[in-house]
Amino acid sequence: MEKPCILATTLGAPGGIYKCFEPCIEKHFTIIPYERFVQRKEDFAAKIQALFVWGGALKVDQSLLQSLPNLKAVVNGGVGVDHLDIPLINGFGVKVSNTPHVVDNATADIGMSLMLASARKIVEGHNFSKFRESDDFPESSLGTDVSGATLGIIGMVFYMLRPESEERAVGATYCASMKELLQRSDFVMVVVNLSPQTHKLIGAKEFAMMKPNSTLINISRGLVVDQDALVEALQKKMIRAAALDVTYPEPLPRDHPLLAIPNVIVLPHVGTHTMETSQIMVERMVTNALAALAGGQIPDEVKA
Ligand SMILES: O=C(O)[C@H](O)CO
Repeated sequence: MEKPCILATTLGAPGGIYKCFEPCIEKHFTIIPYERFVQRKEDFAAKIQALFVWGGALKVDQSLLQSLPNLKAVVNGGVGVDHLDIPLINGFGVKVSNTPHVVDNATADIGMSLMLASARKIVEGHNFSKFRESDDFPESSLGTDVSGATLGIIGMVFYMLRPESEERAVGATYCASMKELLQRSDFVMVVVNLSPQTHKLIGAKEFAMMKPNSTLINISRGLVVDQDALVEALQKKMIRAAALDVTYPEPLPRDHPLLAIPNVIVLPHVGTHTMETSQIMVERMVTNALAALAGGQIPDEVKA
């Protein structure tokens, strides 16, 4: 029997890190890469039943949706769906899914890596070993302690609504206000999803509440932090450092002021990028797509 067709982006395109997982998808589907689709829309449009998307690489807009009469699902890799207009997509009778929980551990690992790398100046140390012009350690190579420090997590609220025993088990306390969290924390880690409520949630007012020796770590979405305010806070030494997996735009232009500030680490949104997590993510996308095509309950359906 002929396999159903899916339209996929970034599998093999620049940054197409998921290319090695194509065989897992091809067991069930014929993949039409977006570039081929654009060249021969008339041959493929009616065949495509699902879109596989990672982040905002493919704009799922009115015109694309109108051009795919048999589309049943937009299957997102990753948990964040801020790049998808779900009411618009659902309006075409098309379901949306994501891959929650699959990404939790890898994203938490990148948050901890950023915290430790920033505190202990790992990037500077590496650059010193590799590129030094003199053997003298500059004073700026002194980091800050992580042991004994307070980590404030913005976005852990849902977990913290669980019983108090769970708070105690992880040694955490629920902060009733963001002000309290910002004032108490040595490291502030942002993990909320991007929504109209969290857009530029951390701005000038919030930086003014943070400790001068504190570090901002963002592993959620770039737009949760006001980047201009962050540049100013760092330049005025209102906070010690920033370590970011996410920015706007991504990647940052190489002449962006953030990249010129010492004590800033910027990664190109790689929180989920491990072989293991990516494999499970792609498998989960396949499961969601198969369920959508069969007209059954989609395990990870995201509703508007
Ligand atoms: O949303 C997620 O899960 C990650 O940021 C990957 O896009």
